[in-house]
Amino acid sequence: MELTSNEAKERYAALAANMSRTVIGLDFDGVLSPIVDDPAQAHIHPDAHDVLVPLATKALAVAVITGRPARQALALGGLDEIGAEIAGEGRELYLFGQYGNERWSSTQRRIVSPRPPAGLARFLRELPQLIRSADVTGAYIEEKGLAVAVHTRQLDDPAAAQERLIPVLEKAAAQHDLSLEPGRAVVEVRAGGMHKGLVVDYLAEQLEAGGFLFAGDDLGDLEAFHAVADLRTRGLDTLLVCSASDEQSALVELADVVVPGPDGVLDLLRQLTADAP
Ligand SMILES: O=P(O)(O)OC[C@H]1O[C@H](O[C@H]2O[C@H](CO)[C@@H](O)[C@H](O)[C@H]2O)[C@H](O)[C@@H](O)[C@@H]1O
Repeated sequence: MELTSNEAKERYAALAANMSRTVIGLDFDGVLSPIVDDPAQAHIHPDAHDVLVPLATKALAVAVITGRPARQALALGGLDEIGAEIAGEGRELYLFGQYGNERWSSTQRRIVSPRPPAGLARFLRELPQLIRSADVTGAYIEEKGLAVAVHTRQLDDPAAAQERLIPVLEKAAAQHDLSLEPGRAVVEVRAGGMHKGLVVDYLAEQLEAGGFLFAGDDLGDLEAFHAVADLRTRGLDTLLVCSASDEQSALVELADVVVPGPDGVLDLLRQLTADAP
């Protein structure tokens, strides 16, 4: 683990000492689950269970905060089982799906979800034509109920395909009052108004947190990084962890700790559990 400054070392030590009042916020894809070509096969890291359960016994709460639909994150993450063990220890696992639009927790064990945004059905009808006009035929379409993600990872040149896709989808999304969420070899179209930063604020307030760690890897985690940085200015102990890849570097300069992908995230969380009183 690379602590990026002396300040980062101090932040790590303060957060570890204050773990019982700290919320651990974790992104799913690229942080708890290694990136794979097929989004339906992105299972959680095999060590995650053995790291998250002991971590949860020391932290105030653990929250998975993801762009995935909550139902899918539960299945790919085995989060129902992990949550049951955490609940058995008298602690809570939270899951926020679709960037905070869907909510689940290990004591409630029920997904609360809003209706899909009004323009999504019309957007979906136009999507095949939009894909042709962006010249990304063969892109994988992931329908998410509240949103749709168009993946370019399976194409010959994913980055170039994504570049062609963004302006086309952005224009159409705006016509249907929808927002664009670009990510690693993916462009997502969803309702605006909700993001991971609002989830961070919600958890910090509801749980009266004294500390907040957030680990992310992609553009959809930026708002959470900014929200945690804001909590720092309000006196909370914080640690920002970037799960590094050669696909996205936007979080690196904001992070206190840069780790090599999900293996590195789990090593850090293991260390933090050991260092906490
Ligand atoms: O907020 P996250 O947990 O990071 O979810 C963001 C999106 O992740 C998924 O796509 C990413 O992971 C796939 C599987 O490894 C990979 O094939 C793809 O290229 C990545 O962008 C997911 O499919 C999306 O629905 C999520 O919104």
